[in-house]
Amino acid sequence: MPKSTTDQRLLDGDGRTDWVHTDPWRVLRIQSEFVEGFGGLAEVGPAISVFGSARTPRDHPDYALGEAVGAAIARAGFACITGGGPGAMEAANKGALRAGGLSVGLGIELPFETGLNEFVDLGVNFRYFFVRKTMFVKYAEGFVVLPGGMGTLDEMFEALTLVQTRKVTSFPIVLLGSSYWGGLLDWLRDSALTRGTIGEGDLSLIHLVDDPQEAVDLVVQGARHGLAEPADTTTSSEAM
Ligand SMILES: C/C(=C\CNc1ncnc2c1ncn2[C@@H]1O[C@H](COP(=O)(O)O)[C@@H](O)[C@H]1O)CO
Repeated sequence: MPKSTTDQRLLDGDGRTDWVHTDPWRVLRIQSEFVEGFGGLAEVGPAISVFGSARTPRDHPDYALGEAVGAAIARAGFACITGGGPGAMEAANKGALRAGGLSVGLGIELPFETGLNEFVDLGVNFRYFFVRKTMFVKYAEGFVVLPGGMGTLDEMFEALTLVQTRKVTSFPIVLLGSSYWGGLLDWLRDSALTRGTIGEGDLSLIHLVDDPQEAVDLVVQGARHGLAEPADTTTSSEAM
């Protein structure tokens, strides 16, 4: 017979805490984060995710662009999902909220805490970037990408990879601002395509526009689920 029972080992604390920092325990935290995210966002309805620089100042034209995108998303009857942070995220949330739409912020725990911006009316906070990124794709019909840096590029290229590899289907990715994004598209065409690291068809996965309404129209036209039908969760969850 074992010297102690499982119940005893569970209930008799031995004072050690190192297990809290082990990977198996982290798996449970990751799992709970997925559960919280899925639960919090399940009833958001059709939505568009908007990305862009956390550093866009409020008086910069890109901020106005973000507000216009958020407003256009709300007018189209979609929820606007952002990273819930400052800059372009705040701008899109503000535009959506002021236009009467649902303004969603998926916050991320960072060493320098910024918190959710004041224009988020449904907020979910995440510890793990990869869990949060799943939510941006799973609960959106497409992405609108404002000028941004590393984080924005990461979010955009993750979506492009998912579409390129057909992990998600009918998922429009629209870059807003040709003066900012034009150079990247030139590089993709002149270097990546010429070297053969991407295919001709891959370039057509990216739309480039300057008009916020046009950006939203492109996502709405290519939407996976449509507004009339309830979301078909099979397609998106199978992709994850
Ligand atoms: C840099 C500053 C604050 C950072 N706060 C953020 N809050 C929420 N989400 C963020 C934050 N920073 C990056 N992100 C995510 O990446 C994208 C923006 O990154 P970029 O490098 O600024 O382009 C954005 O879409 C978020 O999802 C201090 O102001």
